[in-house]
Amino acid sequence: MKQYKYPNIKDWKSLCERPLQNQENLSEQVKSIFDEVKISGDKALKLYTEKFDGVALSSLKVSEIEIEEAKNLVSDDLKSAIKIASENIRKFHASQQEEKKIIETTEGVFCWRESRAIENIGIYIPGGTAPLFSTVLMLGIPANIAGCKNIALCSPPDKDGKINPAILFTADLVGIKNIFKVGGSQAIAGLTFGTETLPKVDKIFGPGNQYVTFAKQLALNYNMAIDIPAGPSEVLVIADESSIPEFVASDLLSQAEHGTDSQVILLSNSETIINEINIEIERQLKELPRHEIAKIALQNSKSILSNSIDEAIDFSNFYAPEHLILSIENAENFTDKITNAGSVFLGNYSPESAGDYASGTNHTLPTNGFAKNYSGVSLDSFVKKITFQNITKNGIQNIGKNIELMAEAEELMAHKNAVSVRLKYLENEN
Ligand SMILES: NC(=O)c1ccc[n+]([C@@H]2O[C@H](COP(=O)([O-])OP(=O)(O)OC[C@H]3O[C@@H](n4cnc5c(N)ncnc54)[C@H](O)[C@@H]3O)[C@@H](O)[C@H]2O)c1
Ligand SMILES: N[C@H](CO)Cc1c[nH]c[nH+]1
Ligand SMILES: [Zn+2]
Repeated sequence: MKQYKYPNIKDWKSLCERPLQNQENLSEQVKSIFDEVKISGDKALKLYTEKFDGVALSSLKVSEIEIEEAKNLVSDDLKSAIKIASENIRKFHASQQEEKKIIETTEGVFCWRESRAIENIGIYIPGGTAPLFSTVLMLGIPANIAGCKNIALCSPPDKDGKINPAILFTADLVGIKNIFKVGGSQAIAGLTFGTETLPKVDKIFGPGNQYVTFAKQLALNYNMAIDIPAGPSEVLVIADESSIPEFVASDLLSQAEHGTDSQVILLSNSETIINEINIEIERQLKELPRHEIAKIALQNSKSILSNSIDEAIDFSNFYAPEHLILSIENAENFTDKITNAGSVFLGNYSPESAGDYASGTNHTLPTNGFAKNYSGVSLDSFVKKITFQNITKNGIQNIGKNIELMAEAEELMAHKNAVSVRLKYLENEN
């Protein structure tokens, strides 16, 4: 990690840049994948799967036999861990259901909102560098609670043309039957346009690498809705003298191991702690199977010495990290100061990987500074909220005059008239 003294505000923007690939190449490539998939459907999906995933597929859809076989390949211990995590995720997301609240804004004027599930959704499960079956829980469970009817799951196949068994087991656990062996931006294009095999959906969910994330943003141009830009993982840790270097180093490495384009940031008001954490990183790195990936991610990463914890929080709010860990004394006292972050972990015993798997919160979170204007995935992401109003005779008499005045001021006389005819009718009735 490169080391910095607390920067002058004019340097914050450049310090907060994420390790993006050449945006021009990326966008050109993804756009041409979209064009091809739009024209050639399955044929293009198969060609890109051969090119990027190294496997020629005869069928894109996972068969029922494959799902049954996969269930036997997952150990009982892992099955039970997935089930325990799924209960916590279910509890937390079920608590996000809203009661219908009817508000009488003026006497006789009743307004409320009701949620309706988005019927046809596509969920993307990353599988390029690691088979993220935990993401199936993070998207499948809230989709179930919301009542989404048709769920299509896409994930890249391995070199043998198979989807990881744990992904198939977890999909089966949450009731997802339509599973397709297609990844990357071609999967997003397939769900956007629909092909002979893939359904066209109303909204696409799920994290992914830069290709997937750019593709989701491109899909917006084709009347598609997306959850959030949830790209390469990142974590920012704020540490003080009370933090345990071994713990902090493990948290930083947990996100660095996701991909070479991940980024981790450490801020501390103690130079001693920064040095100790760096020593720990070097020690733990050697023991990681994915050390080559993490090592490259660490080259994109920074440690910053601040003068105070408040200063560190100011910088973090500007950076808007996907994950923020407050590894500081009395971390709960600082939560009000956090204005931009996807998900926050407090104290020494809240590792980020708890949120990745099992605490209950969603791990599909905004990256690349999007925590400034997006929330992570939640139950709300899977529903539309429809507003209702029921206005009584008394109600229209109470607000009618105001509406007439406002409509007239906007020179929209038909609007005014829609109220006037009713007020006149009621006058005659009395
Ligand atoms: N923000 C979040 O909520 C969140 C959650 C989980 C994971 N993630 C991130 O998701 C990402 C998963 O990435 P991944 O790569 O492991 O899996 P992935 O499934 O997102 O991407 C793999 C696919 O990328 C495509 N691809 C690879 N190289 C390409 C190229 N040169 N040109 C065009 N397409 C190409 C291929 O089609 C391949 O199937 C990681 O960066 C991880 O940090 C983010
Ligand atoms: N940390 C990732 C989100 O950035 C989610 C994840 C899934 N599995 C492990 N980690
Ligand atoms: Zn993770």
